[in-house]
Amino acid sequence: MALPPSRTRVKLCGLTREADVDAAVAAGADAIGLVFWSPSPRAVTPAQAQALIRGVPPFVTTVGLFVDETPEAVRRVLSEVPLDLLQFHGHEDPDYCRGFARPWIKAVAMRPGVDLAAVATRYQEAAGLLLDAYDPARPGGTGQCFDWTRIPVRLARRIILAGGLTPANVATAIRQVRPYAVDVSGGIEAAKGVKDAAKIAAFMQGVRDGDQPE
Ligand SMILES: O=C(O)c1ccccc1N[C@@H]1O[C@H](COP(=O)(O)O)[C@@H](O)[C@H]1O
Repeated sequence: MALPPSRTRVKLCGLTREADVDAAVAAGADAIGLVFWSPSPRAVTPAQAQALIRGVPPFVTTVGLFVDETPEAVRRVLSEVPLDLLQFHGHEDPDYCRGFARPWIKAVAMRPGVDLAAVATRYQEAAGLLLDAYDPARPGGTGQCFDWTRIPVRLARRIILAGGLTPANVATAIRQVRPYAVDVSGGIEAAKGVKDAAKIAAFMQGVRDGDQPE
């Protein structure tokens, strides 16, 4: 008997307020992301992250996002914040990524000519590859989409689709790409770092719509 298709997982990223964590959990998010990259308007300190994570129930994954941090800085955060999964959003190599005894995902900027098959081979220990728009000025969180037709139909790693997703486009994105998960930050915000509960709920509805047979 054929198994039913599994639903698309959802990570909501860049949460900075307890009310936003509550809204994310209530809406059914599978994962919440905390940004430990200080230039981001969504950055949190380890103390803030600790407080935010306190409100997260079992079976919702807590993800820490880092950009080209020193290993010592990542370890310092991990010593204070019980993160389930690490998201590396810079130029981290596989040796670096495996150095924290935690599952990890690797962000891939969809720069012109990127060879995703080669990236999937290089990062074969990654729990997934997060595909994000390429912007030479910023490592991520740009609110920009990339051309989803550039994603190969088959890739040796789970795909987490990111970059400019919104309540309005996420269903189309899921139907077109069939990713393992989607990840959103700007598309569910009222202002940078401030999530909007209605947009979160609309995004989750968009994901459910995308998962329905057409
Ligand atoms: O959110 C940030 O500020 C950020 C900073 C540096 C690297 C990544 C960042 N966010 C991640 O970017 C993608 C796409 O975000 P958006 O939906 O286009 O706003 C997402 O994975 C965030 O986790």
